Amino acid sequence: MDFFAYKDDSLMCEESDLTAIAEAVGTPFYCYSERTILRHLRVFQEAFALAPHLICYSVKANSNLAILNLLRHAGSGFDIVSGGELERVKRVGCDPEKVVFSGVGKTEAEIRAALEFGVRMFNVESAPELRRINEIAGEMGKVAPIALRVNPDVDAKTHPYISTGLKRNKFGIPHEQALELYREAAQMPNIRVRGLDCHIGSQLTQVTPFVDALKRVKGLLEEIAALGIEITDLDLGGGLGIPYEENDNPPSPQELAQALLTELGDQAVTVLLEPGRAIVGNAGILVARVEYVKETPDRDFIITDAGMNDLMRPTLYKAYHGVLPVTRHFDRDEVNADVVGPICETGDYFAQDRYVPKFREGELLAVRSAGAYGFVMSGNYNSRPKVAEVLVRGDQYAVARQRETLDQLLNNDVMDPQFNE
Ligand SMILES: Cc1ncc(COP(=O)(O)O)c(C=O)c1O
Ligand SMILES: N[C@@H](CCCC[NH3+])C(=O)O
Repeated sequence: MDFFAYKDDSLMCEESDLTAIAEAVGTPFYCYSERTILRHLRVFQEAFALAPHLICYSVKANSNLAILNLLRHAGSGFDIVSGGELERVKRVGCDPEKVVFSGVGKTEAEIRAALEFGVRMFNVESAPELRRINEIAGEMGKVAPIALRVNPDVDAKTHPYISTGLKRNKFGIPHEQALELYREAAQMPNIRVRGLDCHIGSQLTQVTPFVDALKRVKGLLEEIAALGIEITDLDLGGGLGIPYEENDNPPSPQELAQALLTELGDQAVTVLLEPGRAIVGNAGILVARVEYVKETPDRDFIITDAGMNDLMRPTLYKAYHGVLPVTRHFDRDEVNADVVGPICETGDYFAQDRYVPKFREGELLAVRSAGAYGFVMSGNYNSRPKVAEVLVRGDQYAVARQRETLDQLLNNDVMDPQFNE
């Protein structure tokens, strides 16, 4: 089984396989292709092979342990943003030297846990965070390796909710304050300056904003060097977009690497990248069953057993996801329809006012490009248990996460016995 080659519209895995998986694990479920994930990682590794580099897969995109384990064995490092993600990379036995810790709100407990583990570096997002890390490292008798995440004030030209590199965004240290903070960091007893970091947003569909950001931080690298501070790691973040629609044509990792390495010239640094979506986005689908087809004078409603709680990207960002029947009949008519879920919200949809193949009740439907920011952003709204995740390898598959049971869903609620009369 293989599906969703990069920029390739070849259909997903064999229909009979998906049907068998649906019978075994129930619908809805997420289904990921091991081969596609590994191919995407390899494309990045090869694209940056001309320079010393480390690809640190961004765990937030899809944090399933089976996927992290796969990537770890293929040489990937990881970009984490919480104590929970730290625990995940520990569970798959990742080398601490391959882990970078980002995020604007690191708690004291998270900093301690990361120092204990020995992460490669903290990507520090504010002056108070830097001071907190210095203090905690001192208490623990450790020296914390850090990079400052610099906000270069560059427009990533993406959805405003996932743009991070403008000065009005909460992320990173303003470019004009960075040099002063490097000076301060270099004098802190429990801090070792190791890198410079920058990440301007997600689902970027052009190379130019990446290059513009690099130009901004390159100037800074020279100023930092002039202070006698040595930067050995340059973390350029993640953000490379993927094709969601037929005609989307984002740059490839090779195009990105070529542009960045050319701009970087002969700087003697290790380049770190934090791709998430580009590795897993088009390696996964959400499989649902069509419960009802409701025909109205205005349009058809294809009502599935998956909802916005399982995949919230369409309603949150008005994001486009392809919708296909798992069983292919080339003579199907197309109808104008909304593909919706069972949840009591008008925003509960996967496709709106779109021409889609005519679906039949009871059949399986696949929502495409759902491998990144799909399951990880799912929730329990309407008391719906979280769905299963399945990883396919060749013609085999493994359940990578069991469907949540109703007991698991309800068990953390506590009723006050006083009101149990
Ligand atoms: C700091 C950081 N690194 C990496 C990523 C991964 O982004 P993407 O999945 O778009 O590659 C993100 C998300 O935008 C991020 O905030
Ligand atoms: N959740 C976003 C991406 C966020 C990137 C994280 N910094 C999406 O689904 O597109």
